[in-house]
Amino acid sequence: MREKIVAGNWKMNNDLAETQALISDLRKVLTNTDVKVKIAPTYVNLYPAYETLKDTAVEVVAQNMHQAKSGAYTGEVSADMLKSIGIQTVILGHSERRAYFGEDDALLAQKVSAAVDAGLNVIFCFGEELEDRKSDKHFDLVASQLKSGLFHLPASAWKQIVLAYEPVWAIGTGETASPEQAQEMHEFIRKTVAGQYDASLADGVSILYGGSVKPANATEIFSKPDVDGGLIGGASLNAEDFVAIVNAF
Ligand SMILES: O=C[C@H](O)COP(=O)(O)O
Repeated sequence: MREKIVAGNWKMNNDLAETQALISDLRKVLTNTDVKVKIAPTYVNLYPAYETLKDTAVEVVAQNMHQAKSGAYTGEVSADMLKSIGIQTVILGHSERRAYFGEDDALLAQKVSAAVDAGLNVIFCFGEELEDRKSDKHFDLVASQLKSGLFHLPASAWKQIVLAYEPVWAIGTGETASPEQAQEMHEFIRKTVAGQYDASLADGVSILYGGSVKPANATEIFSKPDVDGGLIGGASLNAEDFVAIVNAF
């Protein structure tokens, strides 16, 4: 049975005091125990967040990592470093990493392998640009991102993988994919994974939707059979909104 997951990607928001305040607010009100809740603060606040939440059901996850084990990579953080402070999951392939930091499919395949080999779980993000959808290339693009980023993995590694479909045109824009568009793409993703591996593996993979999920639209999006949760940006910075989205299941 695949997991229901709501993950908050805080991106480059919240200093230490703001991180602690938001965590404190979340702890008071997070009561839905059917859903796995994860939050991804910035690197500098990962350890304090982890320490505060380690005895709770809320998992603290990283937003990125470098593919090398260690070395002369100024400003970077390795999988082993994340593990050494208790982190078990990393987000990889976010469209902002792809667009602003030049992370291409080949690099992401290396990062995925490094994370999996280190024993980390991966929330792997992918999704089409508006132009891809307008020119009816969105299915091909998504299939290609899955193939390049993940299909080199053996089937046994997929217990460490969560997928996050995030159409780029819906991120931070207030324009969300319709529940039908999300379901159509999630079903396609599951079929594509089944085609590469098998139906039972694909059926066990959680596929999250990300892109302008808010309390007002979460229930309808999460009601779709192949949508197993959400990767939430803006709305995860507000405790009330994030909790409402968690409770939307
Ligand atoms: O990682 C989260 C996504 O980029 C979604 O962000 P958003 O909810 O602000 O659109």
